[in-house]
Amino acid sequence: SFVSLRQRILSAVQKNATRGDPRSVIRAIDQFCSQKEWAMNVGNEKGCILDSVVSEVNPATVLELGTYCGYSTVRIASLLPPYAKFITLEFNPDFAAVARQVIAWAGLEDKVKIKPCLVEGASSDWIPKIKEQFGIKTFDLVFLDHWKEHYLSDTKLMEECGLLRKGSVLLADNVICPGAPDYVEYVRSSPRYKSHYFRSHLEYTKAEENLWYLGIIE
Ligand SMILES: O=c1[nH]cnc2c(O)cc(-c3ccc(F)cc3)cc12
Ligand SMILES: [Mg+2]
Repeated sequence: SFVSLRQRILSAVQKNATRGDPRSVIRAIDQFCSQKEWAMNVGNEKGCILDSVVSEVNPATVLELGTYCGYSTVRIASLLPPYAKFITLEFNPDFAAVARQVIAWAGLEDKVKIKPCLVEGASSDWIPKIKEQFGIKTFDLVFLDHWKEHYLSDTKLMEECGLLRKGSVLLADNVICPGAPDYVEYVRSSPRYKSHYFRSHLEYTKAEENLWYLGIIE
């Protein structure tokens, strides 16, 4: 029967990565996606930028919007201190099911709270509930990697829900490809944010891409 791409990614992890070794999980996915089939993981080039931002912020609370197969979830979780709270939201139940297994293979499942959002507009359902459901006041770091159409509305929603504070850092993937021009326009023109971008490439390709870094200053 048909085996989906996400299942082939999971099989590549189970075949080539060592249980309990997050770096080997990352390497297995990157090898599969650069040698066999492209997939929308953040990839190693942008992943190194993500790692440097996570290490610099050293966050106690992290929100990831868009889990997909758990590649960036594993990258981020493996750099967090044990007391950190890390929530990753995934709209698609099939992606969430694979991500759980990838995260479990990496041996991180005790650190990462996956909350699959099973309904359309799911992040907008979950963001208002995060404070009460997870006992989180504000996020030190948010990684936006779900759907470009929701970057701006979800950022505004996080502001309205008081989930962001002075010093919170937002890092957004794909502001060029596929592109989130309304989001870039909003954050560039807002006095609330200090923003800059890291030049990079679309995962596993030579196409131009940026990671957009936002520091909240007021
Ligand atoms: O939809 C996406 N969500 C999160 N990340 C993405 C990502 O890194 C890349 C792409 C993408 C880029 C080019 C293309 F031809 C087709 C899909 C989509 C997403
Ligand atoms: Mg992406």
